[in-house]
Amino acid sequence: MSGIALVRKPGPRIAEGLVTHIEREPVDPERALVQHEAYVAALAAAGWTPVHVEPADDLPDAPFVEDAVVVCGRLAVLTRPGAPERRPEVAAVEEAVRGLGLRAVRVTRPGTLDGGDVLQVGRAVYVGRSSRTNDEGIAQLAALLPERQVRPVDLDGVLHLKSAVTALPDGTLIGDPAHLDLAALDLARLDRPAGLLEPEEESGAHVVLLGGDRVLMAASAPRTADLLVQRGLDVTTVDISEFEKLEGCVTCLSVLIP
Ligand SMILES: NC(=O)NCCC[C@H](N)C(=O)O
Repeated sequence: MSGIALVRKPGPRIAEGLVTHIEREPVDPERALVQHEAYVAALAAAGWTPVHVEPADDLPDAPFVEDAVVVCGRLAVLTRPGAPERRPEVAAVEEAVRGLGLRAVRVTRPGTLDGGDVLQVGRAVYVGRSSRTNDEGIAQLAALLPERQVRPVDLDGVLHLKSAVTALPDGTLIGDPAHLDLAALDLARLDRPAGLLEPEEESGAHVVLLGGDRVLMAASAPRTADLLVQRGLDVTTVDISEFEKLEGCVTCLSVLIP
């Protein structure tokens, strides 16, 4: 699998990004830029062509581009982020996805939706009911994706659904049950006998699917990376420490469009 990797460079004000569930720590903007370049290089090495959304130096959280758009086939759902200060991020992302020839639609008021709350696994689309994503946003997404099973999932103590759970190439979910409404994931009905694979580190729940058996993970989850190697996966790790200080993960720094 290969395609486009939508990304957005961090700007000089990245240290001012939002922090909700963790203590604020100093963020080094230059280090963030270097880490971002290595992240993009890892995607490119796996066959994904980077497309850079116009940087937005006055929008500190703009590099977390996943939150601004949900791509499903050739449809791009531009979100209405739950944090009002992040809403201006969406316009340039819309321009970028239109430039790629995707059909663009928008989540509208009073709906709110962050892309970090949307986990697509086969026909299922799990959507975190979070402080950023409301029921109206989930309902709008469901109406836009009539052929998919959109399933709300309640969260506890994490920013986004994908802060707590993602999926491996075979569809096995990897995540921390402490943060998730397991009943909503409906593991049995979705024929996942293994249930939920628990990561060794919190950031081990964040897996980007690069195609085939290849996955991208944060360097902060070495024991989970080993676990996945033992399961036969080809794991690449990248250091994204500056983004992790702002509750970012490997998943939220790109949108992969096959
Ligand atoms: N999808 C994601 O996990 N996004 C991370 C967003 C972090 C940003 N500091 C925020 O609070 O919105």
